[in-house]
Amino acid sequence: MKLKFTKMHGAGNDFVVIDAINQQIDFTPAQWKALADRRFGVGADQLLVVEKSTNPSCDFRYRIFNNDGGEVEQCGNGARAFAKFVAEKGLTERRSIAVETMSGIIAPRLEEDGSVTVDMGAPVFDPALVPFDTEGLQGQPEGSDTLWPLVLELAGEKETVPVSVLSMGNPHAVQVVPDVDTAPVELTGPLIEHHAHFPNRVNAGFMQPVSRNHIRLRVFERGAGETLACGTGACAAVVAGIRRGLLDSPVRVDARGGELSIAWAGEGEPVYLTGPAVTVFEGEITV
Ligand SMILES: N[C@@H](CCC[C@H](N)C(=O)O)C(=O)O
Repeated sequence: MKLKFTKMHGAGNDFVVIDAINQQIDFTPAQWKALADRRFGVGADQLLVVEKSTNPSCDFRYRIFNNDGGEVEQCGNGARAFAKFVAEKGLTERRSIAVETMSGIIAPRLEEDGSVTVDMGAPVFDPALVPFDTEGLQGQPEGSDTLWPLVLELAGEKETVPVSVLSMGNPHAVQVVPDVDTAPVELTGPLIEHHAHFPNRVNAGFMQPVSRNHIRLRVFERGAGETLACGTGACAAVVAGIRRGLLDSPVRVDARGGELSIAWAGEGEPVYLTGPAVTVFEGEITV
């Protein structure tokens, strides 16, 4: 079949976006992976699928596949691309929409300046819901956050990394580093992603606080490797930083591919993610 798609990005986190309202899509994980392949396919960090929602309070259903072919619960930069896509394709005339995801309803809004703000919902800290298995781990309090000691095995040596663990609909483990440029993201990112305490794997964030309203961030994403930006990773890092007493909302997040802005009023409140969403090209591929 011939598949119509749109290539988009949000701060360099790139997507293949597919209208599954006007096209019949029923792909296997291997087909998703092939489409996301940067040499043999279109290439993307994630594939985003636009569907009709059966929930009467939602405008659309949003499905997300990592470039390893696995379906996941949430994608923040993708949510901005999703909102721009449905507007540009004329699938809605609303500037604010409600979108059903695997992990609840999110609410993107198109801003006058072309950026998109997404109400990503409230962060979740209960380890069982992340999910994060705390058995055998002694958490240490810092501010209102709990830092968990993750033991990593590096060339036979054990290193303990204190991480904040939370869910933004998807799982995140965030650590503070002195300098993101020299942080061992490629080396320890995969070890954290596959750490035995995370039964569904995890996204690994490396945050460098610059001031109380500004961080630099790199994220080794579950199922995609390091990306140029991660929206839920930015939300998770800022929430962790506020709970640790290091940051105050709003926070500017410098990712390698661009700038995001995160606002969070505290416990039980939604996290707001603002940033760019860019259409790169339209295409058609035989799958
Ligand atoms: N790039 C995304 C996150 C995509 C999903 C993530 N890799 C996971 O497996 O949870 C974002 O912008 O949030």
